[in-house]
Amino acid sequence: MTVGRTLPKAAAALGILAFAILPTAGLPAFYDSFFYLVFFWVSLSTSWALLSGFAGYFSLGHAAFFGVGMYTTATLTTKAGVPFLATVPVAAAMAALLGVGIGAVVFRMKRLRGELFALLTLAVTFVIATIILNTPIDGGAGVFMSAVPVPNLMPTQTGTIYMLGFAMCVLTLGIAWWVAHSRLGLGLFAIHDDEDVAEAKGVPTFRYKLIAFALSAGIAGAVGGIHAMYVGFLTVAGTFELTVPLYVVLMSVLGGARSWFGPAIGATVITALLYAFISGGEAMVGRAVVGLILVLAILWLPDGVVPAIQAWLKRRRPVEERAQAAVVPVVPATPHRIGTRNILEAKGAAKRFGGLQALAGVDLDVREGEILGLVGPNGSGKTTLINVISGFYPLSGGTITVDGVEIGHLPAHEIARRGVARTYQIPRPFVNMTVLDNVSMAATFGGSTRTTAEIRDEALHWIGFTGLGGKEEALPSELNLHERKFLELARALAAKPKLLLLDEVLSGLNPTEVDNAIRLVRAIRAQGATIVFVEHLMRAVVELSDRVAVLNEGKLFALGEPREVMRDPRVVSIYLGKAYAA
Ligand SMILES: Nc1ncnc2c1ncn2[C@@H]1O[C@H](COP(=O)(O)OP(=O)(O)OP(=O)(O)O)[C@@H](O)[C@H]1O
Repeated sequence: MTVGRTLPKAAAALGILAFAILPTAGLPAFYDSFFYLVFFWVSLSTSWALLSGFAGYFSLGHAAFFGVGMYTTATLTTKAGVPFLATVPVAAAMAALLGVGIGAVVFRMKRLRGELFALLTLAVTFVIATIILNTPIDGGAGVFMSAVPVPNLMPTQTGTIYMLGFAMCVLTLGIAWWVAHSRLGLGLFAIHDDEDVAEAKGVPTFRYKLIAFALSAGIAGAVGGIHAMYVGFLTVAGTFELTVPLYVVLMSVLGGARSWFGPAIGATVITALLYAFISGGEAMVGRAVVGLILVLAILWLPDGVVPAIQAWLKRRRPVEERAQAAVVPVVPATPHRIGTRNILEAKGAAKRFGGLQALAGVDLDVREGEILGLVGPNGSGKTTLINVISGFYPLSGGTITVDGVEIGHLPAHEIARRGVARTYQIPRPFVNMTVLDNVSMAATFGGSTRTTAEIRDEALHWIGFTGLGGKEEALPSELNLHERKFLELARALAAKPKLLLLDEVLSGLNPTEVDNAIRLVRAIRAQGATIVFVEHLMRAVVELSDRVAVLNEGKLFALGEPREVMRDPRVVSIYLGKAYAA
């Protein structure tokens, strides 16, 4: 293990030890209380970021989960006599259950992303607050917990609460670190940038969002359970107030909501500042200062303090330490064999959008190793066919099989796992990920299980293969259209697909870039992939395709050898117009 890795671990272990023995140092209770509040906000803002920062599902309902945790502990300890510590896991489970319940309904609806999700979570908070207020759980009088015994974990009561808050904080940061460095985290970051593309790359988006929601809500519930003991007297107004979601959002945004450690930094800075001003009797000034800092941070460091520092450190790293793609020469077209096995079979494939029949029963076979050009006039159903094969839309009728497996009604991530990769007409990279991360992500979810090192090598290989060597650390916004199209290709290739669907990969490229792209597609096929490509550029269609399928009004209109099909007067009349026919 290198010194560079050992040092932060040793520092973290020392820090944990120092904070763990602090309550035994005999400091005034004031310090216990101050540190407890720091731990409290660190845990709460980090738990918020697990769903809202990582996956981009911005929630304003964190008070609901936190409040459910508080009232679970208050009810169980005061009304059922359950020992306080035993109630904390129950508080976590209740809040997690609530999160999963909301997610199970909301995450199925595409229209409930973005601001609608935020409003919905806020509405849930009001509903829960109203229920608790109007039932014996609270009943309007509030709940006193002063008679509930605090376990003697530390010499003082405040020390015990400190220790519980600290343990929760360490656990929360541990979970956030694990998520951020796991397959789950990678999937959530991809969902944040483009959920549909994440699904098409093999991320089980629904399941991942539910897990993130359960973790986020569960931690908030446990924090609430401990906090109930800290405050000693619960009221609905005090528990479900807007301050909780507002502060967690601000703290996470200041520190960096997409970083596992960012919210902790934001929470520590803001809590310390507020506490300092409150101790000095200037609470209002404190709020104003915090507000000003946030405005400045949003203006100058929109991604938060921690990501800004990380980006700065990355830029300072010597070039030789950065990832470098192997320069892989583009393989010249080699004589290829088209197998006898059908990789793709569509039988009566139909897709209806309301009253519009976009695909009206398409029958099509694509053989192993074949390049099939898919052409047709605008609106003839080419992209829709790609969309149903890749699972973006479910079929309305008929069947589609890939390598013998019926996939017409599978979710997109299952189809991706079965070896189907696609590119988009307008490139849709994950905008907050570097080129290397974009391709690594596709390699992680698309292909077979591989180690991190193998995935990285695989990604670097395809980056070099598509001519993007040197751009590994670039963000997609720093690439031109040509490079972004090739990034689409690199991502698709990293999944090692059996079937590659290319949607107008040449559109918008200049003639030299088109030549490059044609060479690249040939090289991809030389590696054994089967390719279906939608294209309007006839030169490329004729040069690349083994067969051409012409769609018209959602039906297969013609199929055959490229030059023959393109000379067919019926095709010319529907697709190319009289000028070409002449
Ligand atoms: N999500 C959708 N909702 C409603 N109609 C849609 C949807 N997607 C496609 N369509 C319609 O289905 C038909 C086929 O569209 P599609 O995009 O598949 O055509 P295309 O052949 O790819 O066209 P182009 O060459 O212009 O890309 C069009 O009439 C289109 O308006």
